[in-house]
Amino acid sequence: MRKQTPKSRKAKIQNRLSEVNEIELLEAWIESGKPESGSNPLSLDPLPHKGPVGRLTDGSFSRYAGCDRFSQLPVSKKTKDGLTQCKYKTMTDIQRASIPHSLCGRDILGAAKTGSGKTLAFVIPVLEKLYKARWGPEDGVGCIIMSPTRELAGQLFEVLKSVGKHHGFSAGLLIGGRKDVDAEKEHVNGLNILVCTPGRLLQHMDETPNFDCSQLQVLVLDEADRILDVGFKKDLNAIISQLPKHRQTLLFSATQTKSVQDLARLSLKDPEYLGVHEESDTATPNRLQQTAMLVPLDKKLDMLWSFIKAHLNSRILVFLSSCKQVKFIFETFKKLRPGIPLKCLHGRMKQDRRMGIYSQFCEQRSVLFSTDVASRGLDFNKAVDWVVQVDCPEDCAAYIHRVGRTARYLSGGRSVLFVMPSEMKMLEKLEEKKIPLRVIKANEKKIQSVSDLLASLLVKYPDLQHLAQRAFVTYLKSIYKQKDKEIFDVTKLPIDELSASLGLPMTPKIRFLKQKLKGKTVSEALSLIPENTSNENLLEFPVKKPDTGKSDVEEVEEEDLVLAKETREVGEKISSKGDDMLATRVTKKKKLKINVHRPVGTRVVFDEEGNTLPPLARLAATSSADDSVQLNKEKVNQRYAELRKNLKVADKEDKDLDKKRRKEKRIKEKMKYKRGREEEEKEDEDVSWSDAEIPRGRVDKKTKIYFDSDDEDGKRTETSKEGIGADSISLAEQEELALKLLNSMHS
Ligand SMILES: Nc1ncnc2c1ncn2[C@@H]1O[C@H](COP(=O)(O)OP(=O)(O)OP(=O)(O)O)[C@@H](O)[C@H]1O
Repeated sequence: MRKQTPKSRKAKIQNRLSEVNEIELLEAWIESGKPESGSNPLSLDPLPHKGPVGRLTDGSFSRYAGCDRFSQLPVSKKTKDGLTQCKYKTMTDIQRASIPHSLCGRDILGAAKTGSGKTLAFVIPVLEKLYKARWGPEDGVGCIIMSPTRELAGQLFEVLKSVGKHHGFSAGLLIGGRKDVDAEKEHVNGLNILVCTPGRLLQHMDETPNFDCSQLQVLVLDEADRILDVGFKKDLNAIISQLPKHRQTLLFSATQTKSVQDLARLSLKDPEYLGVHEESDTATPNRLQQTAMLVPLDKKLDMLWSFIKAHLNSRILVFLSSCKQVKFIFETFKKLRPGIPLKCLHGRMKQDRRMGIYSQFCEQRSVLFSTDVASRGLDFNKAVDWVVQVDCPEDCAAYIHRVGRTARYLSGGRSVLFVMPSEMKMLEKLEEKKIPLRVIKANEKKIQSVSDLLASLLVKYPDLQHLAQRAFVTYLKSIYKQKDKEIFDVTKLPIDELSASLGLPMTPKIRFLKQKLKGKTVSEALSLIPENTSNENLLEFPVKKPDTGKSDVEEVEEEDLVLAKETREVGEKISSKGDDMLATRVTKKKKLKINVHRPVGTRVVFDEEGNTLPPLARLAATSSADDSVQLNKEKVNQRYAELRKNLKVADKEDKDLDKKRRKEKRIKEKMKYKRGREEEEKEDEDVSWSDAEIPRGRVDKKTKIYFDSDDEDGKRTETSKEGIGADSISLAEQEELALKLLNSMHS
């Protein structure tokens, strides 16, 4: 928001009524037409668009409750100018319903579908409240707008800046992950409006000298149910305890809380509950086409890959349940070059990068792999074509917010949810919440398999193998941590198949469980995890994780340490129970019994208990104790044999294709030569036998699957060279890999 000098032209033009006069008029107008408490202005007819507005000739005022134009509202000229410049004319339902009440100073609990304009429903009353109070720089913090995530706070700040650009208030964005906290501390006391995440606000409350919110006029919680959730409970309680009780409070969300406890925490006074879409047949936007597809766990990546290949001209938002999965899928798919730019977003990224990714995704067609950090509130320029939920959301509210990233305001959108057989209950729950889902079955024949390519990548890039293992573990952890046990049952998951689908040669040991995840033992093992063991990867929200200033790699390493520590603790707990399903390596300190009288030069071998053993006895002991190692070796051999077989088949296919291509090229060149230059050019335009297209033909055939692809939309134009599935692993590289594998087996 910019400050105006008294001499500015705009100030002169608008100054027919002085500010004081305008405020008096607005107050009288608002008072004269106050909607009944408990009424919904939406039930009133809109006013005629060309009728008189404001004070009428007889001294009365025009009606504003029920009107559907911003111009008909009793709001300041500065706000109206801001709205007009942003091209906002007609109000959405939630704006029509709530703004008349909030202008009267009432507390609001607003609920409306995603993308229905809730932001303006609180930005306008905030500006008006401070304007009418003639708030100035010396008055300090007059309004706090809180958001659960940094990106959303950034977006709200932009809306506030653009609609409030003619007002003279100072506003600041206070979010975690920004290094300039000291500079922020110097200025924060001079700000009138704070747009913030709870963690950063609390940090200022704790650390900034003289930070004062005692004059606060309005408190807004966007995504209120999320901020009132347990994750933010402590922070929010601490914040509320420092705010004056006498204030206006506005709560908005697509999935609003009605919990009396929550409302009591915020000391709301006779709030107006405005749930504008409660009578609607659906809880999601009408222009959103939603499908659910039954996908077994081990087929999820194949399905995702096939989906992306079939929608190369779309903007696709993909939700996964942990940062590690996001990283793994992003890194591997990037190497496989699907033919569309890929991006990733998660809570462990540096803030600048997060903001950069967010803006880039708004600008160009691409696939964004994300955790739930992007699930709420973000508008992405209203241009997301598809929301793909690869991992099931934790509940119906999470589902509603995720799919709500598409089909915003008047635009359409599509979404697909991958449901595993063990998660079928989710579909019933979604139906109960009035979410219209068309369940379709995947045509397995048409799915392009990606797990073998992943396996090859993992051999080529050992770092990816580590990432795959981490993705595997954090996925299982995320399922275990879910509250709804009717839907999420880690014991029902095909663990070995999951591991293979990530390209891992063998199922990793779940170290934090200290047990192989099989059958019932999983839940037994899980029940031994201390209750307060936090799931690092599920805590996506920035306020919980102050920026460490370290690189992602460093953070991965740190996490490993945490995991190792957890492992040790759990291991100790299990071993203290004497459970026979004990995991492998619980390190015990052994006392070595040393024979100081032994002849010099003889090798001494100790058994498990520290007793000395003759050399041959050692051999006997290892061979019997190493059965499990043997088993694992067999598994590895089996897996590698499979890989070799697949590589051979792919190799043969590539050779045949290459042969065919060369032959065709030779023929074509001959013909070109004969026809002369002109015809040759023409022919080039018609049939381009570029290197890029030959494998594409092969891949494209496979990509035409059951989805409504971009082809059907008539949008897709061409497939770039990047669009070749296995391009990044060339024939020579595959041969080299096969050799490497064979060598490593024999060594
Ligand atoms: N009155 C209006 N006229 C035109 N466009 C509007 C209007 N109100 C809001 N919009 C646009 O609609 C889109 C969605 O608005 P907004 O982000 O406020 O939705 P929301 O209800 O807060 O969604 P979510 O529940 O996902 O947070 C934005 O692009 C916004 O600019």
